Amino acid sequence: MRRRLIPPREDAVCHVSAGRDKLGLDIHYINAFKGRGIFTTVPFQKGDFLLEYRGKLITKEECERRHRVYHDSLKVFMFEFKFDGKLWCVDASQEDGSLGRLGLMWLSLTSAKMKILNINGKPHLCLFASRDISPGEEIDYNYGDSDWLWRCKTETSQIQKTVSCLKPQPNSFPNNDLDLKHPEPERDLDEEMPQQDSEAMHSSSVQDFEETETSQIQKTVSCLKPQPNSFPNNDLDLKHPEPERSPGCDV
Ligand SMILES: C[S@@+](CC[C@H](N)C(=O)[O-])C[C@H]1O[C@@H](n2cnc3c(N)ncnc32)[C@H](O)[C@@H]1O
Repeated sequence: MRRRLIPPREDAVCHVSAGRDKLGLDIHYINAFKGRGIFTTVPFQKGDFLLEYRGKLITKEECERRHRVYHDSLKVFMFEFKFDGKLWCVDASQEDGSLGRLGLMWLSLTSAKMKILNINGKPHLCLFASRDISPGEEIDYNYGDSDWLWRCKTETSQIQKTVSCLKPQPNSFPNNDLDLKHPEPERDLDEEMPQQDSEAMHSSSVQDFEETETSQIQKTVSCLKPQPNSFPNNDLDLKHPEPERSPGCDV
């Protein structure tokens, strides 16, 4: 087994701070149903840091506002979670070439697990390998409890949880038709983060990270209407900007 040169948390901090993706991961287009996914090009060891689900960190209120104006195809990139007793969201709907936003979901037998790392008092959604991963494998993880229509279409052997995807819920799409384009974010988020308390301040060092498993993470989703345009960017892998990688962190 490969010996780690850098502990996983430290590796995560390094990549999060640099705002860059790790070497050894690549984007592949899978098919029209699943869209794109992330695949390994090198082996990873159980526990290794893989990538950050990067995007704009926004408050619950801003998240709700965006849900009202976003097209369904953008809503699927909004990752809601609880941190420091409050609800937050990482909005990764903007195509920015980062890998994290393209991870696929399974409910079981996943290769990765999402954790919330507290880095300098701010939450960062980081994926870690939940088992040893061979080159060429897909990075997938459990998004959390949500009713997505495509879950119903997914191979049932993979799905071990019954979901109520097909029952109409009238208020799920209040404003589907409002804006098919990506609206300009109204507020940016960093200013909205709470003042760091002393405990959070301590977390700037690797040892002091708070980690939360994302069993608490609820991804609010739009599952009740077929999403014919769920993959508006299927062709984007061809023109996908080269993701920024962080060789400085990858030793
Ligand atoms: C966060 S995006 C992942 C990236 C997306 N595949 C793409 O190409 O943009 C989430 C979307 O991926 C698709 N997806 C994720 N996991 C899936 C799965 N297990 N089966 C089918 N589609 C999946 C669904 O359309 C979902 O709305």
